[in-house]
Amino acid sequence: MQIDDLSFAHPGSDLPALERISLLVPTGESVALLGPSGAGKTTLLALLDGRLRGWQGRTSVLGASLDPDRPPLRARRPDTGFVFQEFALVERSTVLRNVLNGRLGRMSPLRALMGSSTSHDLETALAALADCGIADLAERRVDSLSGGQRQRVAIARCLAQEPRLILADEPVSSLDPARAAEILTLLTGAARARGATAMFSSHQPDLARRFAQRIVGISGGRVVFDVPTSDLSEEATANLYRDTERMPGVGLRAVS
Ligand SMILES: Nc1ncnc2c1ncn2[C@@H]1O[C@H](COP(=O)(O)OP(=O)(O)OP(=O)(O)O)[C@@H](O)[C@H]1O
Repeated sequence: MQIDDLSFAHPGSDLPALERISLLVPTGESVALLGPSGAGKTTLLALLDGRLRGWQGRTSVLGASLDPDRPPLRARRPDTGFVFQEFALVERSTVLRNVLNGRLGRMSPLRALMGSSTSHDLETALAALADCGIADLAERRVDSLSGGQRQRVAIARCLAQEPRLILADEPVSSLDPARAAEILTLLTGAARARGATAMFSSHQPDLARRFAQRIVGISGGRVVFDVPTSDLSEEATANLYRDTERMPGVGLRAVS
């Protein structure tokens, strides 16, 4: 993944959410995005997922340039998997049906429309459930699950998609420390086993250090540091959360 001089302002906003960001992420690396609320982490992940229009700069994901004016080609979309902070699951469907939804982008448009999966789709979904340790939950409805179980379903759905890039927006924000470590073990382990690149945002520097090979600090839409995890100092992390003066958006500026 290569990002050069990337800037973006949300529609209707005068302030940039991302400002002149440049990053180079080698294939297969696990990267954590750290930064205070409103720093731009979600925006960057959404942009890399091909969901935002009208940005400036150059961005190449999995060897193909993203176009600021149009969404990625349908054929390329399943290569990037996204784990949403709020899971984005179909609450009244079963776990298996949700995980099979991860296969939709790999089906022909007609099959996807009819929701008819092949035996390969089913095998892939079941393997993803097993990898996430929730094979026994396959027939349970999502609305009967705990937060940690839902998070596993969201990751299983992402893995069923067979992505080469996994983007995850605060994947462990609602979990206790032990569950959070389990989920990040799962996410980064699955990415490594598949040779996939992983990028996740977090508010927990300790977990980022433990599970990412590279840590990118963002504040006020800018990259403040971009270092191998072993080079990240406590001071740099502390400063990242102290430095809120440049934060765009309401309610986030340092009060003088
Ligand atoms: N849809 C939107 N419209 C206008 N401004 C937005 C929108 N989404 C985010 N922003 C603004 O863009 C900036 C970056 O927000 P973003 O959600 O990317 O930050 P973040 O680092 O993910 O924060 P958090 O850790 O709280 O999730 C903020 O100033 C925010 O208010």
